[in-house]
Amino acid sequence: MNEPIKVVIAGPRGRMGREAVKLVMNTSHFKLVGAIDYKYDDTTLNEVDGFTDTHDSVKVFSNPDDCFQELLPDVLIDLTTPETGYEHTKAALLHNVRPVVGTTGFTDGQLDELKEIAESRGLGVIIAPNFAIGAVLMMKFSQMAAKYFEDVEIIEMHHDQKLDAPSGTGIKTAQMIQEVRTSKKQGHPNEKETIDGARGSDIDGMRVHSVRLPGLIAHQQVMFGGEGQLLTVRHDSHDRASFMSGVRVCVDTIMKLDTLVYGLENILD
Ligand SMILES: NC(=O)C1=CN([C@@H]2O[C@H](COP(=O)(O)OP(=O)(O)OC[C@H]3O[C@@H](n4cnc5c(N)ncnc54)[C@H](OP(=O)(O)O)[C@@H]3O)[C@@H](O)[C@H]2O)C=CC1
Ligand SMILES: O=C(O)C1=N[C@H](C(=O)O)C[C@H](O)C1
Repeated sequence: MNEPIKVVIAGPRGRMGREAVKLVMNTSHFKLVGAIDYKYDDTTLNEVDGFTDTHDSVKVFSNPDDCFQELLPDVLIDLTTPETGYEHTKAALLHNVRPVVGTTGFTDGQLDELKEIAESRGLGVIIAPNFAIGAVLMMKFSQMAAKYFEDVEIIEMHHDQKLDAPSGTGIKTAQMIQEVRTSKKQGHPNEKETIDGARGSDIDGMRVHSVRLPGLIAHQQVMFGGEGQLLTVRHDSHDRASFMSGVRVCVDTIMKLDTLVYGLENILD
C-alpha cells in the first residue's frame, strides 16, 4: 500500500482552515502531521480551542521553517492572509514541500517569483483562487460568453471579514475573460465618477464591484450586456464545505506537478 500524503495546514483556526482540518483527517490516504499558527508554538492541535478531537500527534508550530524541518511533510495547505500565505509558500518550496494555496491576494510579481522557485526546484505549487467546482464552471462559462459579449461587469459578494478586494475569484474571472475579449473601455467615454469608486475597480476596461456584508459567504455574478439582451452567470457558495472537494483534488494532483499552476481549472479534466 502507498504511504499516505503527509499534510501541514497553515491557518487551522480560520473559517477555511477548520474545514481543511476535517477534510484531511477524514481522507484515508492523507495524514495531518502538523499545523502552522502564529499564535501557538510547541504544542499539539488537540490543545487548541475547538480541536480536542484531533490526534495528539498533530504538532503546531509558529515558525514555518521549524515545522517543515522537523515534520518533513509532502504538502502544505495554506489558508491564511495574503502576506503570510506568500511567506509560507516560499518557505515551503525552499524545504521541498509542495504548497496548495487557497489564500488570495498575491500580486503578479509574487506569483512570478514563486513560479521561478518552483521550476528551479522541480516542485508543484497550486494557487487556486476558488476551490469550488461550481465557481470554476462559472468562470469558464463567463469566458465562453465573453467571446460573444465584450461588455461585462463582475459583482463579487463576500462576508464582511474578508481582507482582500477585489476577491481572488473576481480577479481570476476578469483575467480569463481578458484572454478572449477584445480589449475595451466600457461605459460612456465621457463618464465621470462624482464619488470615487462609484464604478468599481477597472481591469482592462471591465468593472469589478466588491460587496461586503454579514450574512454572505462567497458569491459572484457576471453580467454580460448586448443589444436588447442581458446574460447573467452566477455562483453561490452557501457553505465552506463547497471548497473541500477542490482542495482534495489539489493535494492529490500536486505530487505529479513540477511547476506553478494558477487556477483549479488547469488541473481538472
Ligand atoms: N481558494 C478558495 O476557494 C478560498 C480561499 N479563501 C481564502 O483563504 C484565506 C483564508 O480565509 P478564511 O479562512 O475565511 O480567513 P480567516 O480569517 O477565517 O482565517 C485565516 C487564519 O489565518 C490565521 N493567520 C493570520 N496570520 C497568520 C500567520 N502569520 N501565521 C499563521 N496563521 C495566520 C488567522 O489567525 P487569527 O484570526 O488569529 O489572526 C486565521 O486563523 C483568505 O485569503 C481567503 O480569501 C477563502 C475561501 C475559499
Ligand atoms: O475570502 C473568502 O471567503 C473567499 N475567498 C476567495 C476569493 O477571494 O475569491 C474564494 C471565495 O470567493 C471565498
